[in-house]
Amino acid sequence: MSSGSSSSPDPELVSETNQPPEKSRVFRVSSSPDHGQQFGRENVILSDIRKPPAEVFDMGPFIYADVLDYKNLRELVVNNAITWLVHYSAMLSAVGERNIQLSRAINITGLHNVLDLALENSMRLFVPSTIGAFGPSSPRDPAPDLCIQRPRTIYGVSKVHAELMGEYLHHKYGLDFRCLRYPGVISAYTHLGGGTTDYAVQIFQDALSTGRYECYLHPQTRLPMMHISDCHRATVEFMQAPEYQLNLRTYNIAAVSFTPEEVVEEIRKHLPHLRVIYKPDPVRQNIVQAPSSHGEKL
Ligand SMILES: NC(=O)C1=CN([C@@H]2O[C@H](COP(=O)(O)OP(=O)(O)OC[C@H]3O[C@@H](n4cnc5c(N)ncnc54)[C@H](O)[C@@H]3O)[C@@H](O)[C@H]2O)C=CC1
Ligand SMILES: CC(=O)[C@H](N)C(=O)O
Repeated sequence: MSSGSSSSPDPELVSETNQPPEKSRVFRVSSSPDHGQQFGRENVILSDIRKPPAEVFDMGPFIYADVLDYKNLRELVVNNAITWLVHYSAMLSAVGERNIQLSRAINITGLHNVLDLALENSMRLFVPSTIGAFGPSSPRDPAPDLCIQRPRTIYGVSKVHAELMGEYLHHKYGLDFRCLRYPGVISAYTHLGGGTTDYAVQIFQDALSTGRYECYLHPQTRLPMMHISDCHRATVEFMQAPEYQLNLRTYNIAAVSFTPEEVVEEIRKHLPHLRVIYKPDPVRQNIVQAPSSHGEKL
C-alpha cells in the first residue's frame, strides 16, 4: 500500500456485478488524482507512511499505514470494513539495489503482511508486478504471461515472489489475488520513486523547466512504457473482471516501447532547443541490459 506516487494506478471498489457493495470499502493507496470518482470518494481510503500532496489529501480519506506494522493494518481493515486491498507500497528497482535489506523488508515482509490480512479478512487483493520481474533469460517480443523469470534485482525477485505467493494462496485457500505486470508508468505529474524507467518522466519535466536533460541510460535503451490513464483503466477493468473469466492470477499489460533517443526526437519537435547529454549510470544500465542489446529487460 502506498500513496506517495501519482504514477500509482487506480483500483476501485466494486462487486462482481460492478456495483459497489453497500458499506464495503477498498483500502488503497495512491495519490492518483481520479481515485474514488467511480465509486464514491468515501469508499476509497488511501494510505502511506509519507504525507501526501495537499490535493491528494483533500480528495478523500487518507490515513497513515505502515505495511510493516501488521497490527495497525489489521485495525484499519477491521475498523473500516475493508473489502478490497490494493497494495502499491514498494521500493523500486534502482533504489532497491542501493538498499537491499530495506527493499526486502518492504517488498517481501510487507507483502506477507498484506497477504495474511487479505486471507484473514476475505478481501480481494491486487498487487502490481512489473516488467522487472523478467530477466535476461526471459523470452521477449512479446514476453508471454508464463515464461522463464530469473530477474537479477531484489525488486524483480520480490515481485516474482509476490506473483507466486499470491497464486499459491489462491490455489490453496481461494484468495482472490490479482496481479498485472506493469511497464514503466508515465504521466505529467508522476512523482519519481527511484525506478529505472523514471527517465521517461524526468525528461519532460526537465525539458520544460530547464531545457536540458542528463540521461542515465544509453540513448538506444528500449523499454516498455504505458501512460498512467491506460494503466488505471487496465487495473480497474481487471479488478472488476468476474472470477470465472480469469485463467491466471498474473497477466502482462503492454502499451508502447521507446528509447531515450526517440523521446528526445519527439520532444524536439516542440522544444527544438532541448539539450541532452547521455551519462549511462552503471547500476541502472545494468538493470535494463539484456545480453545482446541496450535494454528491453528491466
Ligand atoms: N511506477 C512504475 O513505473 C511502476 C510501478 N509498479 C508498481 O506500482 C507500485 C507503485 O509504484 P510507484 O508509485 O511508482 O512507487 P513509489 O516509489 O513512487 O511509491 C511507493 C510508495 O511506497 C511507500 N512506502 C514505502 N515504505 C512503506 C511502508 N513501510 N509502508 C507503507 N508505504 C510505504 C512510499 O512512501 C511511496 O509512497 C509498486 O508496487 C511498483 O512496483 C510496477 C511497474 C511500473
Ligand atoms: C518498471 C518498474 O517497475 C519501475 N518503474 C522501475 O523502473 O523500477
